[in-house]
Amino acid sequence: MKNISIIGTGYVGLVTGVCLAEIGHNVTCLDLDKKKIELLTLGVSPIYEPGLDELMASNMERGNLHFTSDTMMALRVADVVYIAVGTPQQEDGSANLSYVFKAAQDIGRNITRDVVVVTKSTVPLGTNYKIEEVVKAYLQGNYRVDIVSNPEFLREGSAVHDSFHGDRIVIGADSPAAADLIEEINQPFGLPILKTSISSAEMIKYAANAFLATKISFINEIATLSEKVGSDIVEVAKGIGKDARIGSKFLDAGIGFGGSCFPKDTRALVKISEAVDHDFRLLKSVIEINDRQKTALVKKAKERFGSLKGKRVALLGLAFKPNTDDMREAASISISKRLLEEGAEIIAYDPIAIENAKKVLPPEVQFVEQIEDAIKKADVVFIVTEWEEIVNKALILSSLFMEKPILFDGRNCYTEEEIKQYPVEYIAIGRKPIKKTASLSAAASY
Ligand SMILES: NC(=O)C1=CN([C@@H]2O[C@H](COP(=O)(O)OP(=O)(O)OC[C@H]3O[C@@H](n4cnc5c(N)ncnc54)[C@H](O)[C@@H]3O)[C@@H](O)[C@H]2O)C=CC1
Ligand SMILES: O=C(O)[C@H]1O[C@H](OP(=O)(O)OP(=O)(O)OC[C@H]2O[C@@H](n3ccc(=O)[nH]c3=O)[C@H](O)[C@@H]2O)[C@H](O)[C@@H](O)[C@@H]1O
Repeated sequence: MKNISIIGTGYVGLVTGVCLAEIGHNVTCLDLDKKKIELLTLGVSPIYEPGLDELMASNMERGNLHFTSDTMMALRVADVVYIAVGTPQQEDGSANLSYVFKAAQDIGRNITRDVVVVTKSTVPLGTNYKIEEVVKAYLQGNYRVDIVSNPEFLREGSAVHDSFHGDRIVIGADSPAAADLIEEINQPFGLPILKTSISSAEMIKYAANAFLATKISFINEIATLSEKVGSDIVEVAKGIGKDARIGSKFLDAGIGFGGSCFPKDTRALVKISEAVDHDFRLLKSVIEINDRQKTALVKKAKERFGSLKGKRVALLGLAFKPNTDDMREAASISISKRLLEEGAEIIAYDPIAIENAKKVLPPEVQFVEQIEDAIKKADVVFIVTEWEEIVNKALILSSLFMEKPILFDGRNCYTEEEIKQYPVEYIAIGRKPIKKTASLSAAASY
């Protein structure tokens, strides 16, 4: 059995480590963050990811999943090392590769046998060859080093499910033996495997994220147009999605894409293009549309009220999407800043992400532990993230607790039939506003 070590135990490294252990491998997850490792050693996941805790516990108990912050310990006897460290955006939009190259140095310094280095981190074209150079430059003995680009396609919030039910596993390698080994390691997942060159694998990752981001900005542009001409984006998306060539997924109009990947990867691909003298105008527009879309709710609220000064806004859902505690590039950040600039007050609620949100939202934002408390205090309700609890409760609670219920829905959570059942003025994205006269507050009966 091969020893697998994973450098970086974040959203990708931890899920990858746990899932590789689940299919029978002996896995050591390494992270420099000692607090993270302390928690993990106690069996506590530092991230919220449905289904992860259970798999983590069972594999730790079986003895094939280990956590350490000791780089030498993790790498000394490794046969295969995955790099799953962050590649965050730099100020100019390009990917920061310092963590990746530091990991490559660590591998070179610490391995004591031949090794296959597998890059999971999303890295620009040509980076895998640079990783190979760095590992080789730091080697302490005459060991063979092979590089494999194995980009990750999991989504946060369904990462464990995606690992076992993904559409494909991409293995980019120059060495057939290294590609075969990584194929063998992944075989138990039972997913289609696509072997490619290293450059193609690197490009597949960026192209996939850029395409999905393009689909979202496209539907958001059609939503903006729909508002102007009187069509309904939910009906339009359904209608075009039925065409198998288009597909119905990633056609939900709303307040745009956030998260740790689409924003940074689209910007990085623009920079990758610039470096080879190509002006990727389509992708630049995708980014621009998305930046505008993020504050669409504030614009609509301003148009509706004239001024937002002194208005108390219940901000429902803070994470960049449901079922995650990740706040990276969440729409709630841009919306909060804009609302505060307009003189509004913010009462924020999220079922899971409040602790992370407190670290990144402006200090003026007030947080509540119950959705009821946010809506009771509000003049206006904004749905920012479509958590199940929020979708189930926002409409009914607004109608019960607010004197003049008005709900701005950034995720188009309700059908027209649902909205019509409640005396709530409803303004969403790409749809006709629905005006209602408010009934008297029935809060006591809730
Ligand atoms: N988050 C996601 O859903 C997905 C992320 N990716 C890509 O995967 C990569 C990782 O992303 P995340 O897991 O979100 O990042 P993250 O920020 O959650 O985790 C990275 C971890 O690496 C650790 N680290 C950094 N340098 C280290 C070193 N030399 N030794 C040991 N640990 C080190 C950090 O302490 C951190 O815990 C990025 O390139 C990202 O673009 C790809 C697909 C999905
Ligand atoms: O490279 C990555 O990190 C990952 O990025 C995305 O995954 P993730 O960011 O976790 O979440 P998505 O479900 O793709 O949503 C991203 C953003 O787009 C928004 N979105 C998504 C779909 C849609 O129809 N409309 C829409 O606005 C979501 O609200 C969210 O803000 C990709 O879906 C993954 O395949 C990829 O591995």
